[in-house]
Amino acid sequence: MQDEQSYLPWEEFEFDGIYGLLYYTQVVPGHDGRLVFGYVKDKSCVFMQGRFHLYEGYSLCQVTFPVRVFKLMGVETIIVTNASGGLCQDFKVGDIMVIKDHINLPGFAGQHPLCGPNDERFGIRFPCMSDAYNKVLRKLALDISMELGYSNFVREGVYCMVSGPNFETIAEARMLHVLGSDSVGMSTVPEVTVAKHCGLHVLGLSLITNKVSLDYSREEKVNHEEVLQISKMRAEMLQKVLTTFIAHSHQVEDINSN
Ligand SMILES: O=P(O)(O)O[C@@H]1C[C@H](O)[C@@H](CO)O1
Ligand SMILES: Nc1nc2[nH]cnc2c(=O)[nH]1
Repeated sequence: MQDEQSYLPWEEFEFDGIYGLLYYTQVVPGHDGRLVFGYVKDKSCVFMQGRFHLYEGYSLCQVTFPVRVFKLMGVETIIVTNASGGLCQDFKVGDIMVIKDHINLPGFAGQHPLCGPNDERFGIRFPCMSDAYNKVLRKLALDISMELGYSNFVREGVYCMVSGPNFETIAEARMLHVLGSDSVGMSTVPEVTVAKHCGLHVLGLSLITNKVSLDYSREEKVNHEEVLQISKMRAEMLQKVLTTFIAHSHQVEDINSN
């Protein structure tokens, strides 16, 4: 499909009950760089198989651009997923954390996707973020996980974004833990912030791919290969949670009873 003569950055597909079109971009290893349009059951969806990260050199305006495009396309709910390191000592590798709240650490330092002139067509200048992760959607995700028999490894917690690309020093990890972070990663918060600003409902799921060391005597060293390996291991389970969630989302009677 991508030979030089006939290069088109898209193709049609049919996979596991999902039908649609794939579009390709260049992103970090483990992120396929595909934009997929299709259906899950009878729900029309658009999927980003991969995202843009601050550490790749993209501006936060570029990182969050797809979210605003989705808003203009008529998307109402966004489900964000990521890989993160577990800071909460009760978390195990392979757990899925339903994101309850986040800490926007780059935002504290002025790296914020809403800095600059506010575009009133999307949202107000000073948006509230205390309810960024919709309570009704969080409950539905937890209920579905329980019904699927996954309750032993599905948790709720606070995700902290750092810019990356290096993983944390032990002193940094200890600081994030003391600040109330249950897990740490390098993405998601800009997209969620822009989604909340423009009135999208948000569900966030974070896969705990590694335990972050808070202890100088521990020998384990985190690396991206480990992150990819655990993501692969849990891909099927996450896919099951997500497709069941999308199929059941009509059950949400009052999404705004937040
Ligand atoms: O896009 P996410 O945050 O899921 O990608 C993961 C986390 C870091 O960006 C990177 C580190 O392994 O992969
Ligand atoms: N910053 C950060 N990002 C991650 N993504 C997956 N694991 C980690 C981690 O331990 N730290």
